[in-house]
Amino acid sequence: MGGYAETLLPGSAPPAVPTTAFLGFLALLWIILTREATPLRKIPGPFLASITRLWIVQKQRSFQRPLVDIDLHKKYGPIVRIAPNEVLISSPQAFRTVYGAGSNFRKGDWYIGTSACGWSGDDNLDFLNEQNVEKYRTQRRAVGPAYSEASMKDLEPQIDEVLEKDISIMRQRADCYSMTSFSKSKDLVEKNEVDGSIHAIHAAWKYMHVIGYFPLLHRALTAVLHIASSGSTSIIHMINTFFPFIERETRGAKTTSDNPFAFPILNVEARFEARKSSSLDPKSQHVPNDIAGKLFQLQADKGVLKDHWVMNMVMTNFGAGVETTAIVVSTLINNIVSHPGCQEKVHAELDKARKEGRIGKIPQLREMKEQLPYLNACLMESMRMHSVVGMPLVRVVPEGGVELEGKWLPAGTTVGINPWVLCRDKFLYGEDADEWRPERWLEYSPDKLKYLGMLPYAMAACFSSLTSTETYSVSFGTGARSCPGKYLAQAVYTKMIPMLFQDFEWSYTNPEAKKVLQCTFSVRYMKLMMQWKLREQTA
Ligand code: HEM
Repeated sequence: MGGYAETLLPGSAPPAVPTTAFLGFLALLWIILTREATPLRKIPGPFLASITRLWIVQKQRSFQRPLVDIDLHKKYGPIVRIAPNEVLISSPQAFRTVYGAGSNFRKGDWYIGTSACGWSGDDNLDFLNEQNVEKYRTQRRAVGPAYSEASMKDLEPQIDEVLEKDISIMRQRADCYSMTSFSKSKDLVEKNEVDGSIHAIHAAWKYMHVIGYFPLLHRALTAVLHIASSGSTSIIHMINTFFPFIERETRGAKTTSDNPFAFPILNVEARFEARKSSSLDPKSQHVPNDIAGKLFQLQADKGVLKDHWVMNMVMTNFGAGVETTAIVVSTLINNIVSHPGCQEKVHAELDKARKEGRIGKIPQLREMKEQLPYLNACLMESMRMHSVVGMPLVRVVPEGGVELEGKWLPAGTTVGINPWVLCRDKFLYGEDADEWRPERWLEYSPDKLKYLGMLPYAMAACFSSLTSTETYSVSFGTGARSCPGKYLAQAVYTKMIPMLFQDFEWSYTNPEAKKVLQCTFSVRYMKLMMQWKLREQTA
């Protein structure tokens, strides 16, 4: 039997000792370099976070990011180091520096995880992760008019048509983005069908919200797939290939349709064909009154918009608009139902406004804000307490560095504020900022509302002389990179919400069921089951 000890030369140390010592030395060197050899060493935060980004990735994978960030600020204060090169901030002042008008903080590398990494062409249109500021400006200017507030007034009849139909079906036994995009509905409510869009978006975000912390890995995976599929890859395809657990998640979507985005793709292609086969000058053609039509018109008038930009923008209506709007509406219903007395007040306000002829059966745009102040206050409070985006909107400190929350951050540091944190800020919303209290929105002065960036339309007209430019409205992002679909989404849900309460009374299907939040960039309740019944007053 030749034992280990027998093979050692007299006086030599076991090899495990130098290996351990060497590894210990490397670990120490790593800690010194990542944690200490940077101005960020003075910023408080969990020890592990300061030496590896795996700490925040592991938190991210808990799907509880809003609550994680709220707790971090409670424990460490207004500035927290959450990775070797990333800090969270929380104060309104810091918010303005990073996101306010004129800010030159670019979007952080986390957004690379939401992109096709340039493999779909240099002049692709993909707003969420675009890093080229000039290209972004050109593209945003080109599509902007189709998404303006005025443009939504044109689209009002389309929204009315689909809402009227869907609500009447709900009355008998309960999709605006297809109608506003193409003047035709998928008729999902009528067919009592789920087309898989939300499921597919959800599954894609499960991947993207984690891979964003490893942009190089995402680039490598995308490159491999691009080569393997000779240029025809898509992010969803890539996800399914490399991450079978997500494939399982998307399988539900596949049984109803191979591609939940087939609807916008086929419809835009049909419009391209119609344009090609027509001998008319596109400028003089009758263009349908919908977003695709508006984009075609802009393309013909200005000549800047390319065909694939139109395609991507219309797909964005579905990819970025469907689940986000569903979250706004479902969390509002949840908040109203879970706060005793709230639904009764909403119903009373609606009945009064109807009786006095101040709102029609289908509310016009702005009517919710102007005629239903309590319901509107509930919506603002719901969007404050449950911001759709629950992760910090990460940006990068520009050349020259910056001082935030009294700490110096060098150029290249990733900084972000979580909307869930800002929306509970006591300086902005008072000592009861953590509580549901819709009445606060009725008490605030026009000055305060303007300061917060929440002045309703009607009041904005009367108080246009107010000079304050402060705005802390973060539900749709802010500054140059705010949401281009804001007016479209608002047009849909501010019409839909009064209709959902006018005729129906809402309750939980199972009042005992635990409500579980899940954040994958946007934050939703999992398995929140609500039911409705016809209200006696209107039956
Ligand atoms: C209730 C519905 C919606 C909410 C709450 C919402 C919220 C947001 C937020 C918070 C951002 C900023 C993200 C960031 O800074 O990283 C954003 C960006 C964006 N949203 Fe929306 N959104 C909604 C609907 C829509 C719709 C209907 C569209 C369709 C056009 C859309 C398209 C986009 C795009 C393309 C961006 C990226 C803009 C950029 O990076 O410059 N969103 N949205």
